[in-house]
Amino acid sequence: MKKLRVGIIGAGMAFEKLHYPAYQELSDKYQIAALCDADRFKADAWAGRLGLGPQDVYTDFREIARRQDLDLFDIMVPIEKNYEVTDTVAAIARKPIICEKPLAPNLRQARAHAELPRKYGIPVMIAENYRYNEEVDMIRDLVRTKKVGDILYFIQNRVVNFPEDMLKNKFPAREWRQYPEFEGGALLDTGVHDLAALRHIFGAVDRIQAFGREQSQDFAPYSVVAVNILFKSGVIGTFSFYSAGKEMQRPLIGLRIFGSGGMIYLEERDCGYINIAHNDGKHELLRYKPQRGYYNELLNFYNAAMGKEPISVTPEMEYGDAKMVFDILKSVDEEKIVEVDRGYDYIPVYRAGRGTERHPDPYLM
Ligand SMILES: NC(=O)C1=CN([C@@H]2O[C@H](COP(=O)(O)OP(=O)(O)OC[C@H]3O[C@@H](n4cnc5c(N)ncnc54)[C@H](OP(=O)(O)O)[C@@H]3O)[C@@H](O)[C@H]2O)C=CC1
Ligand SMILES: O=C1CO[C@H](CO)[C@@H](O)[C@@H]1O
Repeated sequence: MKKLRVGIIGAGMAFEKLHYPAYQELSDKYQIAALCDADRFKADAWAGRLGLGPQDVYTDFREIARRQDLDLFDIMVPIEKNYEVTDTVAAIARKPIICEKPLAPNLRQARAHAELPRKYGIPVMIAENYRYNEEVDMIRDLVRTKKVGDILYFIQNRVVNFPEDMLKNKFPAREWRQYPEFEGGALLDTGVHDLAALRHIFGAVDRIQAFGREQSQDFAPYSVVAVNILFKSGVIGTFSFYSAGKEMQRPLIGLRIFGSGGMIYLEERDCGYINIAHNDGKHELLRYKPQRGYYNELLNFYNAAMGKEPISVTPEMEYGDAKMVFDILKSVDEEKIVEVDRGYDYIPVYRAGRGTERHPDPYLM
């Protein structure tokens, strides 16, 4: 089996905890052949662990991008650099790229990122793992097959204790998250996952209206936002994102979807089962393996490189997820209802022009 030679750019927490274990699981398909991190000490430590020689270790991402013998690059840098680094690597290397979510720190760069596959003629995948997680796909199928009848509305509540997690060996410990140079802080960093999942399940969004509670801490402009959402399908729902505290009550509110024939309930991402409660009193439990997104996304990328399937999550698609975050901020700020997506269906560049689309770039408003 052909192994793809990967160049890693940014070897921090996301690489260590998420991508590296997935690469290990897919070691028959990928070989990490070179690595770059701005921190020389970190880069050298990884080189030792991966068995790379000094010639394969970089601190300047432009240099690793010049390597002719790499098949693709995996970019995991702080959010404020996601677009700029991806654009520069694409311009130099003209090779396929995986870039972590969210694709950019603001709307202008998100729009530019969505143009990169066309600009450079290369495949780009945004590693939005929630769109690759088993439970999200399963709920999407339950909704599509009308397992609980016609869907009327949902409630999604997400609580993250950023101030407490900041003091642990967790993602909020990173200073760039505590003093974000990207719009929305924790809402863009973490909330974007939930919005991506909701959009994966229910499709394009027509309009939103949001309120926020301002806070003085830097990691997010609002301690909580409460958002009313109208999907193009007619489904309505509420999404609340509280990044500065705790939800002590069990079971958690989680994601509760109400249909004409019953309910679908996911308590939290990692709980391992989806509850289906039918109106006639029957109950089903569907098991899933939590956190398979990282494995599934790398597998999708490999299969795409082998010409077996398309990339599922491209920047054009992820643009819609990030735009929704910026729309929420706009709605809070301007006290307005904000339109989100232009079209119904997401159509990636590789399918544009085949004649089936209602609009070639529905998310590019
Ligand atoms: N999908 C998911 O579940 C997750 C996704 N992420 C995403 O992954 C990305 C990285 O997050 P995370 O790993 O937690 O952050 P970290 O700060 O732990 O890691 C980022 C690394 O990139 C390095 N870096 C910064 N600038 C450059 C550059 N120009 N060239 C090369 N290396 C550079 C940093 O070095 P230095 O420290 O010296 O600046 C650091 O080692 C973010 O975009 C984030 O949104 C993160 C966690 C989970
Ligand atoms: O999933 C995630 C967990 O939270 C982190 C922030 O604290 C995010 O960066 C990340 O994408």
